[in-house]
Amino acid sequence: MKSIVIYFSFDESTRTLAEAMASSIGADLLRLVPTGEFARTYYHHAENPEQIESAPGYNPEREHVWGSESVAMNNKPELEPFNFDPDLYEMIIIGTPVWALTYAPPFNTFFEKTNIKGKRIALFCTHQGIIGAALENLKKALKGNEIVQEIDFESPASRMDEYVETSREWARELLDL
Ligand SMILES: Cc1cc2nc3c(=O)[nH]c(=O)nc-3n(C[C@H](O)[C@H](O)[C@H](O)COP(=O)(O)O)c2cc1C
Repeated sequence: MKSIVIYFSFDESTRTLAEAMASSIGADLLRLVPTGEFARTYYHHAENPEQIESAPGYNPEREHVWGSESVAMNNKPELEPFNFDPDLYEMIIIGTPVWALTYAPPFNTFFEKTNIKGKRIALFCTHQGIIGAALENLKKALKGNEIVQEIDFESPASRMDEYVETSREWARELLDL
């Protein structure tokens, strides 16, 4: 039986850790990719950070508010089509950035479209120091599964090398649980 790492990432920190975990244990990887309006902002931001930051009127606070509004509305952004059959996996690792004190909205869509039950699940999140209810809310959304482990990574951009190592080790230990 295989493992899979399922994640969403906006500024790529969660992606880096998800990829480190997957490569460490030979797991599949599934990235949730929003489409539509949500994605236009997402790609704009991710692909041209320097251009965006030097643009007149750029306001990082505003970007933050935008995402937080998206969470507050319980937004369910459309996702690019994905193939995911939970029955293929024994262990599922789920990773999200913390957004407005909870998990990022693409997981709202993902949980609506999938039915994960009776699985062993490990959770991780990345954040800037205020984790809020991100992991607790993931656990609620994943009721009916066994949450075997959880970990959070604070300020990942400034500690990435260390966290990549921690992630690889954490994933390996999961397989022994
Ligand atoms: C819209 C938005 C909301 C955020 N809300 C929080 C928050 O409530 N608490 C926190 O500690 N960090 C918050 N952050 C920071 C991210 O959780 C953090 O930078 C994370 O590591 C980003 O992961 P990524 O690089 O995979 O996108 C927020 C970031 C964004 C873009």
